[in-house]
Amino acid sequence: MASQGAILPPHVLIFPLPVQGHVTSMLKLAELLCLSGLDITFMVSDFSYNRLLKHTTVVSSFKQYPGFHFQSITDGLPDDHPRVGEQVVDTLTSTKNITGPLFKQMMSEKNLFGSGTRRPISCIIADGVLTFAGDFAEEKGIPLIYFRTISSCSFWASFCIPELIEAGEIFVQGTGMDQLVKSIPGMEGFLRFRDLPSFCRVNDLNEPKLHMMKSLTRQTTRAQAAIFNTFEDLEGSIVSHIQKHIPKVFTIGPNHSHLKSRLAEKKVDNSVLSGSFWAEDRSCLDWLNAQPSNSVIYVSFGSITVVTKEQLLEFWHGLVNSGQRFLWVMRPDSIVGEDEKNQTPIELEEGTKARGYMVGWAPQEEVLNHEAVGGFLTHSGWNSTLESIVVGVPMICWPYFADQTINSRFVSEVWKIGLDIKDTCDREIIEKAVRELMEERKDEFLERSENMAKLARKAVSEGGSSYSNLNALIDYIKTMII
Ligand SMILES: O=c1ccn([C@@H]2O[C@H](COP(=O)(O)OP(=O)(O)O[C@H]3O[C@H](CO)[C@@H](O)[C@H](O)[C@H]3O)[C@@H](O)[C@H]2O)c(=O)[nH]1
Repeated sequence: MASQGAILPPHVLIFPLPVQGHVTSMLKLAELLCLSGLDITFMVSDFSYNRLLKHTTVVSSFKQYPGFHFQSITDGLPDDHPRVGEQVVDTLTSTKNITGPLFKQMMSEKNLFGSGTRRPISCIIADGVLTFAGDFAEEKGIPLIYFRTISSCSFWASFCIPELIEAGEIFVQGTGMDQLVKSIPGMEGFLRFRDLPSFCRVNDLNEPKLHMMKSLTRQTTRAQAAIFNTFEDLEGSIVSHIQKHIPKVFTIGPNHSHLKSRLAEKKVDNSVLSGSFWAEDRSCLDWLNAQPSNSVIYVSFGSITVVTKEQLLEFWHGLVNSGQRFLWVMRPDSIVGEDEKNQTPIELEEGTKARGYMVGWAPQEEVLNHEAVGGFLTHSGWNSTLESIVVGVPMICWPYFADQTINSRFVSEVWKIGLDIKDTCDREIIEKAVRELMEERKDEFLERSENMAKLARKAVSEGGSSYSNLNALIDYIKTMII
């Protein structure tokens, strides 16, 4: 074992929160590390694993990496739990209360997953919201790196919650929405209370969600390092504030684009490997093939957002009335509330037949990369935002919750690559925004988005900031084995 130990690579345990947006980006991280020859155990919930098995080739495709292993564990929720909307927060609680103790037991039974051909775990890269993984790493003396799946701007704003409270800048009961926030260094002058991560919207300052967010964010400092799925030219100035509290920060993103670039460098097939929990309907690519360049607005609200029937109709009217072509992802579980069994208004059916296409789940990266797509109506989830940035597609942001409310402000006010229509859901506003993005200010938005896309691609190419930071991260992980 001692002589094997000298030649065996480091063994990294990667543990995402078991929801789509977290599993997606941490799978890309896992593949990036595998490409560099590290051994990986990817801890995934039974629920996620079964969805990946059913709807993707990820599980079989990862067999190309002999050092990669999936290990599944319960997320503590019954199979029929919806895991969408506000109820997704149950995943946080159940992983802490049920998965955490089981994980600890599993690790000791399996002797920290070492074997004759694999080292015991030399480092844990855990999702930053999994506090129990941090407790475990500390207890066993295993180096810990936290991976944050959200933007740095969102992380930094949440990190500053104590300062916001101290400065009286967390307004309660729906007041102060348009007050400018002054106590987040680097965000003075453009960030309103309305734009803070949605957990800051509370009825009183003792509300648990505010304090949960504060401690989840602050606990990142206990790790030896943190990884962010972002890049220097996008969020470098914000990251420099974070580095005052977490000295070792590796910005290696956009992960999905970085992976494509590294695979191409190794002359390996770099077509997109889906990590979706739903079956992709690829027929939308045929539909897109028949549409003119930059003419389609793609509409998708990610894996968690839910809308009421009323909101759905506002979007639908807005899109149809805009006269633009649209491709709309409507997840089967995304509509909530009473179904009044109303017939869909005839004008919507006709408008959709003429200019629209709907699917239950799309191959999003490929869709955004399609030349027919000229805009993205998004909920501003961080993966969707990065996927849009990399291919230079301007956005209309309709944030639903969490980090999305600040991401959308950065899209519109800082990077100026889209419009933010948060806290509204009105057909006229939607129609106006679609026309503005797709017609009236189209060239201006496309130009700025293309410039940002170039910077993103540069970051993940040889010599770019994320490229160099990933190399540094791998060297750092290698120092963790004795
Ligand atoms: O039809 C679809 C719709 C989505 N996606 C993919 O699903 C992922 C969705 O991720 P994201 O845009 O980040 O949204 P959520 O699923 O809502 O992600 C959760 O996790 C993110 C990362 O922490 C947070 O930024 C979000 O607020 C949180 O809701 C992306 O990779 C999309 O490409 C598809 O492949 N097909």
